[in-house]
Amino acid sequence: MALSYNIDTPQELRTLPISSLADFCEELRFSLIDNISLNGGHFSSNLGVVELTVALHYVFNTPEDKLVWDVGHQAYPHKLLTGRKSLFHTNRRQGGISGFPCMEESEFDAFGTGHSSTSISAILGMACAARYRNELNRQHIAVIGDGALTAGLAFEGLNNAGFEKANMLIVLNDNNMSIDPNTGALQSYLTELTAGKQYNALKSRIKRLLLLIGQDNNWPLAKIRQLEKIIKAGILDYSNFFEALDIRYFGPVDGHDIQKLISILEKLKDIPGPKILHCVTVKGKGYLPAVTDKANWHATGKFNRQSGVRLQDEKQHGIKTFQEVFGDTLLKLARKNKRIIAITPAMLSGSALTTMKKEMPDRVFDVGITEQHAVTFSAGLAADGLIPFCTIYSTFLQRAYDQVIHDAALQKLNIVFCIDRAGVVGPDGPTHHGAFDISFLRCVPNIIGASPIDLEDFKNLLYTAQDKKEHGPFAIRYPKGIGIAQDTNSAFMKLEIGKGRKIRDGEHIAILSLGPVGQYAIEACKELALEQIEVAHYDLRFFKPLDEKILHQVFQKFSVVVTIEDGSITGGVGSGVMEFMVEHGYSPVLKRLGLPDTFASQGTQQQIHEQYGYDKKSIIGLIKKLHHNFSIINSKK
Ligand SMILES: Cc1ncc(C[n+]2csc(CCOP(=O)(O)OP(=O)(O)O)c2C)c(N)n1
Ligand SMILES: CC(=O)[C@@H](O)[C@H](O)COP(=O)(O)O
Ligand SMILES: [Mg+2]
Repeated sequence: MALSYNIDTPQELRTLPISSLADFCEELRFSLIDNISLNGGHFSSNLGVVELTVALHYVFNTPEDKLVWDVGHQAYPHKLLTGRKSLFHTNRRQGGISGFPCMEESEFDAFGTGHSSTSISAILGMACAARYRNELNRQHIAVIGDGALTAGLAFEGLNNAGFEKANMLIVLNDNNMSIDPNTGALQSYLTELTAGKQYNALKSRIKRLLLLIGQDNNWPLAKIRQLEKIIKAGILDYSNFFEALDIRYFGPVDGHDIQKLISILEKLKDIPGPKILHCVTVKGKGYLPAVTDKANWHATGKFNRQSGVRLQDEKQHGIKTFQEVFGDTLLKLARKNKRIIAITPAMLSGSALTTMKKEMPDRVFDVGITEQHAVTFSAGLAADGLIPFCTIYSTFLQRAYDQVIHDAALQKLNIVFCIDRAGVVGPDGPTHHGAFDISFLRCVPNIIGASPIDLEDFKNLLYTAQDKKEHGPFAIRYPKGIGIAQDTNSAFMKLEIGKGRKIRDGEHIAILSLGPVGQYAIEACKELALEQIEVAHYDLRFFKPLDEKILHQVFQKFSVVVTIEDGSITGGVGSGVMEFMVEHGYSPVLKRLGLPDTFASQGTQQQIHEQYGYDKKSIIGLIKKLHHNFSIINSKK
């Protein structure tokens, strides 16, 4: 398709006649498909909001008017329209632009997002700030999806918005999908609103009737409006969820009809107070494979745009991911242990629970984007004797910290926390890295915490967690992507809780690793041995409780100790080792490798490990330096 519009900014967009906007949208959609096919990224949500994005920037005076994108995975058309077209090929790459709105990146990104359901609270905050400063002309818009609307945080925002009555517009982008099909009673309600259209039909019938009566009786328009309000309040408002909260409801409208969207948004600009515009859109609009297989096209790697075939598929090489092993293992365990239940807050396919859901629909709960609820719901199941495998990405578990402490750990409930995407996740960047779970779990009493070095260990940890006799939560953290496979078909083996293992003996220097980054240590030790540097390596396996027997052995024998973890070193497992060292009066040289006290940037996982100095090469470099220093000190003795 030949690109005929050269639009880089909303100011330029606003010079186009309305009649050309449908055409422009098609072109924008084309360039999105083109770009994502070459670079990968979030896909179908972006195709679904092309018209919405164009209409919003056309009608509202961005960046003065504030526009917040919930989650922000659908903000690519917004980025293309707000001065970032020439940088878009760097999207999600190391050093490139972020795949999410980011305040540092552009004045058009009114609020940084990545985690869902923050937009209503954030825009309400801005609307109240404007009111406080008496800036009454500014507009405030939040775009939130039907999936993101399921979260408690979104409901908290609605509750407060209806009360505050500040000037704001919530655009509800209802495509009947989260990443997987959206679940929950709210979705059924939205579908009823959309399909039934009863609310709107009745509303316009009342209006028409009043106008007729008013004409016959020469009533002024204000009187008609007042009567309409009274009747609506009496009959209708309390039957509409949003109106009942004092948020005026408009729609549903076709979110792909650009002309209609513009005319409605223009009208809404003049209506003060909180309002919601319910837009119905199609996720994946304009690219057939994405429309037919929506969940699979939520995000994608590079693909052939003609055939729709993905170009980088790890499965093609027969390598297993932690996610695959998780899904297979849990299903196997659940077939034998009827008490096992799986819970996911809206990450069914990402967490590899789709097959189990098909085989055991009543034992897999997709509870929507509700991490807090997911944990307390799991606590309820556990309190009643079941064994919930509460599967949550590390970054999203942050939202449920109080539930982990108050509902799970304090009550010593047998929940298995399967902490997926632990460690750096790659191109999703700082909003999504699983950097903090070791640090925030290590200080919570009653929790067991582990991380497998390989896939076989992973399988055995899952087995151990459901079979343990002790009471209390068991957290297993594992990263996104492929793992080293020993024998994943071997018989399950129960592991001793809090026990690590020696992988390799050595002299003077020892490495203590946690999780799959231990593979870097294995490789590094092999290479160092070729240069006659013999380094000992221990796999801690548990970050809580730590294996004190191993730690005593290590500190008694080695004068240089290096810890490695894929997470923040502030409070991480290395800190635990350091606390042990100080408490027991050991004084070796201790180096802790992992993420420093900063929000780690985006890139591939390998690039990020390299950047922060805990990939194989960096480990070799550090050990050589330590070995050199150690030799000098000893030669001087
Ligand atoms: C707190 C949190 N939990 C989970 C996610 C993962 N997530 C990202 S997008 C998404 C689905 C959002 O659905 P919706 O808001 O309807 O947007 P759509 O993709 O349909 O456009 C989910 C579950 C997240 N970003 N944040
Ligand atoms: C936007 C968002 O939060 C998700 O789409 C996330 O990017 C999914 O990550 P995975 O691709 O690792 O499942
Ligand atoms: Mg949706």
